[in-house]
Amino acid sequence: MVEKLLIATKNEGKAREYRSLFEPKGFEVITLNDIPEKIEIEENGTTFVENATIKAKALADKYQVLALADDSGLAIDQLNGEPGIYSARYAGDHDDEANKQKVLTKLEGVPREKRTAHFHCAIVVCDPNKPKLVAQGQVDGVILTAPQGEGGFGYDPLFYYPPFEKSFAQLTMEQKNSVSHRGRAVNELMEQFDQWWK
Ligand SMILES: O=c1[nH]c(=O)c2ncn([C@@H]3O[C@H](COP(=O)(O)OP(=O)(O)OP(=O)(O)O)[C@@H](O)[C@H]3O)c2[nH]1
Ligand SMILES: [Mg+2]
Repeated sequence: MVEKLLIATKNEGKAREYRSLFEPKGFEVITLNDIPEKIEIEENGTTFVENATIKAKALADKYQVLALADDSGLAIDQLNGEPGIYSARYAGDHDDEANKQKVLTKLEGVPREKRTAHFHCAIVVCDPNKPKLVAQGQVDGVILTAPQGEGGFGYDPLFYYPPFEKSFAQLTMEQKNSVSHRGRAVNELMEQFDQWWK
């Protein structure tokens, strides 16, 4: 049976990754960009899990479907965890170029050993008739001094992943999924999903 999964995102970068992660598992993936109705959900939580819960619950309740939300972001040690839950709106609302530039400016002159950073991803799955399912993932990297690579989205060109000696924007989708915060959160989710869903 093909299960329909509504992903509570308008971010096409995330949507691409979720399609590549869930379609092979037999889900039909749709996102907010596939729905004609314009939906605004205010992300006013104080943690990734709270924001993901707000997004998933809003859609599960509204459409009475299985809904998955992802709240994610970049935490830079030298900046005390900034931009964190504000990653999408750090410099300008969903302005990836301005956001990346702000990071580079704030880290100007900071040596490599102090440029450590982490991507975080919280996934919350809601079904109208069940308690929520939560999974999280994280990956460690280093912020480059200039963008490298064309792939991925968001801060990926600035996020250098030492084990692969490449930025996240220089990886294939499969390589990124195999180590990313989102890929790891999905793995954790799938370990619980069957038990939760039955
Ligand atoms: O380089 C990146 N590679 C990634 O893999 C990644 N994952 C998250 N992010 C950043 O964190 C924000 C999430 O904020 P966010 O969870 O609120 O999502 P969003 O507002 O973009 O879409 P939505 O899902 O809320 O509709 C995003 O916009 C990006 O700036 C990433 N950047
Ligand atoms: Mg958002």
